[in-house]
Amino acid sequence: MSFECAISGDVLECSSPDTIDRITISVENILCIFQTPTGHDPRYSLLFLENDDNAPGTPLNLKRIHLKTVPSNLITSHSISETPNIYHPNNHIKLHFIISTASGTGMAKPLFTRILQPLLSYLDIDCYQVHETQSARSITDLCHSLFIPQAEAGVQQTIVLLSGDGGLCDIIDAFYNSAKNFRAIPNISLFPAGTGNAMASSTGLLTNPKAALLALLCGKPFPVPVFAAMFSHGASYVQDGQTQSPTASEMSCQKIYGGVVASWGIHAALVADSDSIEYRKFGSDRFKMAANELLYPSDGTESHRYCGSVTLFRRNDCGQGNTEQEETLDTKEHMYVLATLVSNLEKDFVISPKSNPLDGSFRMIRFSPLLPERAMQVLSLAYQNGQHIQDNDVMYCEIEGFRIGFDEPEGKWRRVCIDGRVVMVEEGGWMEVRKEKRRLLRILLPAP
Ligand SMILES: Nc1ncnc2c1ncn2[C@@H]1O[C@H](COP(=O)(O)OP(=O)(O)OP(=O)(O)O)[C@@H](O)[C@H]1O
Repeated sequence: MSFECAISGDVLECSSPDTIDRITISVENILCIFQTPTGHDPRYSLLFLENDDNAPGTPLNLKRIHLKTVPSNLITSHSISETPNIYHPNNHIKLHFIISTASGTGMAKPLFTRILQPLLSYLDIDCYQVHETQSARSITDLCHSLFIPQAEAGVQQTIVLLSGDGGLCDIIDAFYNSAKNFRAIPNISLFPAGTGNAMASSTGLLTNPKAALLALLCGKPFPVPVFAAMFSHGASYVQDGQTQSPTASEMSCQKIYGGVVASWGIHAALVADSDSIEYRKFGSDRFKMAANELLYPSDGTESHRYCGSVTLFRRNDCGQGNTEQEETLDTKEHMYVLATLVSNLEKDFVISPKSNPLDGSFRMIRFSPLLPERAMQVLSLAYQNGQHIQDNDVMYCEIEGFRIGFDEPEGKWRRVCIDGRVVMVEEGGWMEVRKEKRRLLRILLPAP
């Protein structure tokens, strides 16, 4: 069935001359319009997002209607003639979808079935592969078995990633640790489905429900800046509160790559504790509970003072070329030590307001031990457009990297967080984090 339509205010009213059917679509929910091949009747297909009234809180559905005519201003603002990231007539693109089944909100699968699968069918695209994660190794294994060999062979890939930051960082870590030469750099199209979604929040992919779709359809690829975290020989991954020996390959490199955050202190402890088996059983309350225990320990002691030596690597601004200076902080006690490549750790938590999307700047946010109420006050300012950086107790500066020498007898205070992964450094050990020069992956962002 095809419709006639007209814009009335901010809605598109569609009616069919043959039936009594009427459809009203909010203009902001219109994804795109494309012309059906000449000679076909109707002439246009319009794709739009629609709420499922029977399932509130679930992702929107992507729908299509056929139109005989479309107002010219709507054609100008919403028409799409080609989809270079999905299909290109002269260049074979391998299209992959990764569904991270364990991602925070559990929305990765519904996002695929309600939005992406219909999109592929409306665009008549049937040449793609879908990969559903089965374990924490799934994305890494896929990189080694498929994406990395194809990038080496020069095959252009679009990897549509339905996950949080963890899935993206699995890809970053696998590519940068592989030490291979890539003839084609993959484009990643991120559909945020995680808990924090720092990368998506920081790059505008969460500004509206269409942003990720527009990035996939007609967005431009931008290189993803990355950092490398290196550890002393005894460092090991921590999972579910237990220290687990890294696999042989992980042990040999002692290096993790990330694209979002490297932290020590209360941020790392919160990430680690809230992910433990003990806290996971409390569902979404687990973050609040873990934070409470860290700030107001139930044994009545003070919140922990993290001891160690922090050295910052900073670019020399005195015009002497590319030199670097080292600055070891006088204070050996810390509460919050966090370096990031992004502006937001969550949609409204603006940890580094001076960071622009994918600009490659690396910034440190740090404060010394504060009373719990005061620490909460400082961190809550981050929810007010990042005003914490004005606070006199907060150090905020651009860095090239940093090094921590841990001076903590108890292991749990030597845990660090690299993009959500938790690593425990051995007693007397160290971590050094530096910006990485190589750019091996690109992310698709919608045109401004
Ligand atoms: N079926 C699974 N079993 C175990 N781990 C999984 C599974 N699927 C995905 N993972 C892993 O879980 C980690 C986190 O996933 P993801 O990034 O999608 O969500 P998240 O952690 O909630 O998001 P965010 O980092 O934005 O808070 C990833 O490293 C991913 O590899």
